[in-house]
Amino acid sequence: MAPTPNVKEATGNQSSWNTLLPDFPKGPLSKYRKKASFNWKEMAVFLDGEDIIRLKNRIFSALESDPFFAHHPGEELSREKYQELTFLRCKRLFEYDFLTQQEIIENPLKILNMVICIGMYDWSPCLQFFLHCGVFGGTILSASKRFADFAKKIYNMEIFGCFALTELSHGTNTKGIRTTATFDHNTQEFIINSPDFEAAKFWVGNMGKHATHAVVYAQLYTPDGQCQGLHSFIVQIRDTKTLLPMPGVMVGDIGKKIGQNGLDNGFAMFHNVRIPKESILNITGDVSPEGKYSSSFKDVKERFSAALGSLSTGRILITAVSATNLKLALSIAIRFSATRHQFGPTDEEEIPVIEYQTQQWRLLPYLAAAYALDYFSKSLFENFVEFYAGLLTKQRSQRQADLGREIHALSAASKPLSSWTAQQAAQECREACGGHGYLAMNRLGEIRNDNDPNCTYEGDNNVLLQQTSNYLMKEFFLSLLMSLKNPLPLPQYFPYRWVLCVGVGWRVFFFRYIVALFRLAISYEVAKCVSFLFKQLKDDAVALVDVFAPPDFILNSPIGKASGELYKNMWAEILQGNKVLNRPSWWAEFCINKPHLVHFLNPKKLRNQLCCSRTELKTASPTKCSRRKNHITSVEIYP
Ligand SMILES: CCCCCCCCCCCCC/C=C/C(=O)SCCNC(=O)CCNC(=O)[C@H](O)C(C)(C)COP(=O)(O)OP(=O)(O)OC[C@H]1O[C@@H](n2cnc3c(N)ncnc32)[C@H](O)[C@@H]1OP(=O)(O)O
Ligand SMILES: Cc1cc2nc3c(=O)[nH]c(=O)nc-3n(C[C@H](O)[C@H](O)[C@H](O)COP(=O)(O)OP(=O)(O)OC[C@H]3O[C@@H](n4cnc5c(N)ncnc54)[C@H](O)[C@@H]3O)c2cc1C
Repeated sequence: MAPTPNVKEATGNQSSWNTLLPDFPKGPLSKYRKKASFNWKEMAVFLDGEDIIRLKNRIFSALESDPFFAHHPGEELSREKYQELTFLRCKRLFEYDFLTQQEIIENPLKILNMVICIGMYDWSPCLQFFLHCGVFGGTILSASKRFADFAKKIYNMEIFGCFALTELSHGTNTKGIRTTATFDHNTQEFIINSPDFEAAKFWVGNMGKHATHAVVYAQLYTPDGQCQGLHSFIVQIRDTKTLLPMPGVMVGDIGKKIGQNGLDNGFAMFHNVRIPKESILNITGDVSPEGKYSSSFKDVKERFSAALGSLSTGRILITAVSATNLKLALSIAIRFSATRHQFGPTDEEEIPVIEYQTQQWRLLPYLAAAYALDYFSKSLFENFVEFYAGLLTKQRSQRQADLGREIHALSAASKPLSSWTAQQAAQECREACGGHGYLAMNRLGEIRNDNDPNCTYEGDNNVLLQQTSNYLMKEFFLSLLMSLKNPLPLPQYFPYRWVLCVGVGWRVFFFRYIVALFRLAISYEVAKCVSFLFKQLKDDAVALVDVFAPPDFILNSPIGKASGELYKNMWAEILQGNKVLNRPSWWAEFCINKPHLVHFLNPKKLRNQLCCSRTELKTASPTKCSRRKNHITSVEIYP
């Protein structure tokens, strides 16, 4: 866990805060900012530190002053145009070079904050950039020194990469992956082949239009016909000079998604594509020139585990990515709730909807979750950095192995928790903003749709949780075995486990009955306390959001702007809309070319028909009645 910094040391002084974090404009939110029980700037500096805040400011101001990142209010970009713009923005991120290797080594949290800042603007260019540099590049460069010369090509965009594990017919079940890599010792090559279209690589980010190379997962076959299991290979899929497919490769775009449509997710099929022997990412094993397989992992399960180890990176980052979406949605909904007045003690005096208990119950638990998940995701990332350093230095200690298993178990739980919380919160925030929450310009729909796949990619949440429970059950029985070896009075150490061990049946039922009553009593008391707590917290809510809300340009939501001028901000954006006051271009279809009604709908006649039919219906037999009823709707109305 990250050490808790000393507040005074960590936060400097008032003047440094003001330089780093300018005041917000005066307006309807000032009332709540004055009520806050703390200084939001001090909290921001305490949580992030001045260095990270400077990096955030640098990234935010670079994007805001760059025409490539300008927003196009009221404009509907085609998917093709959005993909092009996303790629141009991704290219700009290379040119900005926001972080040096040295800065990342000194403070790895900077790379996480860079993902967060760019993602707050738009996940499509963020994921495109980091899928290439982080997932594709990270997988290759952590494999072995053999690929050191790839680093330059990756970071100067000479090549552009993607990570191709999933196939059309297999995603979660990686053992079911059917792409093959057969070693040909006569030519010292691997032959990559998709047995049929169901084994096409699918969903692969960057593959749809841009990737020239892919990390391809395939079942490795040695010349003796033995399958050595899942291994990864670097395969060139497009010509770096023309972006045309390489021979034997069929590659394309899978089409429009629910969100993240700036990102080109693609598919690829390989028809006996030959790659040099050195293209295997020999993380878990390798093949000799004679075709003999060797691996430093004796146990097949351990080898499989190591082959999938890189997935934990994405899961840990998605924990932070989802927490970021949670913060974005809350920034909009809390600021809206503090400025939207509906009803009040008198007709003249309406109050902000954040004053209502229901609005507090709907939003404040997620505000607490945002802080908890933000802190947790950063400390888990720091644990991961320690593990990754061990990977890079080829650590083979038991501690490294245990850390890897624990990182896998933790990330297999943290990704579901964070992504599901953010998904539920995005919907709650959308509803908490009423109709205005459903207006696309206020961005809650985009946040919800772009967060959605965090529940699926890098491993389906439901299945990943089984990984965590497997780990916990193993640990539990291991510790139980330990405790049974030295017979301690179990209840002293494992009260709950003691109940499980001494008997099922009536004891467990009785235990549950007592617990249920106890829980009811507690829940009633807790509910009273929570309501009281929320009554305090609501006055801090705006300041708590000010701590993590990005600048208005990045948040890009009129109802979430820092000024709190809810209606002015919305109205200004609405009037910027394209042709917003124009009559429809098809106006003549309304004014001149009227529909040629064959029958005239006579309201009086309709009423009589319906009334009389209703009387008949009461007396008619069911079959006649339904036929009669259908008959009426089709013929009687248009005589
Ligand atoms: C600075 C970097 C910046 C990066 C920025 C990134 C931005 C955020 C990322 C956004 C990504 C978007 C793009 C999306 C990409 C993808 O989706 S890539 C494809 C992802 N696919 C998956 O995740 C597949 C999911 N399935 C699995 O992982 C496995 O099949 C499984 C379900 C976990 C395994 O199931 P099963 O076949 O039943 O095997 P088991 O018997 O359970 O496991 C065997 C042992 O292996 C251990 N293990 C499994 N996975 C891992 C792992 N990842 N790490 C370590 N260990 C693992 C497992 O615990 C078992 O071990 P034992 O219990 O000890 O036997
Ligand atoms: C936006 C997006 C981007 C992606 N990018 C990439 C990428 O770059 N590279 C890549 O390789 N992949 C990528 N993927 C694919 C992603 O990794 C898979 O979609 C994910 O691993 C889930 O697998 P699946 O889609 O086959 O779902 P399935 O495994 O088919 O799951 C379908 C349903 O079955 C359930 N299920 C499956 N197995 C079990 C079980 N054993 N027990 C209980 N329930 C089960 C699941 O919970 C789920 O409800 C991406 C996906 C998306 C949506």
